[in-house]
Amino acid sequence: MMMIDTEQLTKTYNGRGGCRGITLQVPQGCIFGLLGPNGAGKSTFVKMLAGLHRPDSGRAAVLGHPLGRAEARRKLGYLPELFRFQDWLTPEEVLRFHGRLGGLSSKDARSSAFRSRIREVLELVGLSEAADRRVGGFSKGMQQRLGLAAALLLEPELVILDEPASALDPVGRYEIRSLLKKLRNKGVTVFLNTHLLEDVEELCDEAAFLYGGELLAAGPLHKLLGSAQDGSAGGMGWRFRLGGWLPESLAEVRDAAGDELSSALSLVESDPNGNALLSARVADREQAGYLVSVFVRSGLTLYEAGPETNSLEDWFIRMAQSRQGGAPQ
Ligand SMILES: Nc1ncnc2c1ncn2[C@@H]1O[C@H](COP(=O)(O)OP(=O)(O)OP(=O)(O)O)[C@@H](O)[C@H]1O
Repeated sequence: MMMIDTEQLTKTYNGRGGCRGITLQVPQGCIFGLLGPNGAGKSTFVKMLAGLHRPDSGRAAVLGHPLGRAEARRKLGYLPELFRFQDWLTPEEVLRFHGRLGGLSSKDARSSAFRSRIREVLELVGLSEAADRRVGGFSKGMQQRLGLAAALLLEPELVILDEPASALDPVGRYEIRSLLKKLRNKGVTVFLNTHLLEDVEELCDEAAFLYGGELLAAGPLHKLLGSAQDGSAGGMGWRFRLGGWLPESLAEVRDAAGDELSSALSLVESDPNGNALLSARVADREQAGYLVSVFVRSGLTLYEAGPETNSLEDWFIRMAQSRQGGAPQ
């Protein structure tokens, strides 16, 4: 069963903004990253999944149930993007309140079993020491940890986290990353809306990219990164490490490469000892092989040649540029 399954899901604000026609599947047990620049429609999409926004059109199922059903809500943990707990409550009180919101009876919310669950979850997010303090005195990072504790409190099968680490310091982010990996190991599905690309790169099995309210790409992360290399997003980047380089070499190899490839070649760096690093955007491997023959014929020594490794940041920028109509770099 897909944990999230949407078809043509649309929600706009009086016909503007929001997101349109989103068809997306999130399999069980993965960490799924939702990416996109500011205003792409990510929070709108997440709020529909969490039952906070009603779609204008389209269809969606969360945990196998249509949106907003109580059966799904019980197994869903949600951390909203901007939230604030009542200043005068302690974390324990906040969590007990969340237990009640999640459907626990007043008696169950006061039971010793639930009290120990509260302590467990506070420990999980690193807030044990602050369990008796008032939330009003919490830093932004502590508030965010408490939000995460609330999302995990009722042992959800699916957690939807809207920017869970935006206020955390590097140690906090590391801890939350470890926590999310542990959740995945337990079979929990994590749907993550985040701007932190290094988190996505380290954590996510799959990702989707929204832009201007539309879904531009979705799938396993390695495939998405690979697709930026297969020529569909403006060719493949290759790098060549060369020896015997002279100041006039660039003009020579450009000349020898011919019209089609001369402008694809650029010098990344060179030193007075004749070492140089060149990059080229080529259509396919054959063109890269042809450039190797050009370098050798020009009397250069080839030390290394290979495709540029694609970071998620490159991919993100290329996706956004391709949509803006700008030439992919
Ligand atoms: N309540 C609202 N009323 C009117 N327009 C809205 C509202 N919420 C969002 N929008 C618009 O819908 C579009 C998508 O916004 P949304 O917050 O979903 O994007 P996002 O990808 O989550 O952005 P960010 O990364 O900045 O949080 C934007 O153009 C935004 O201005």
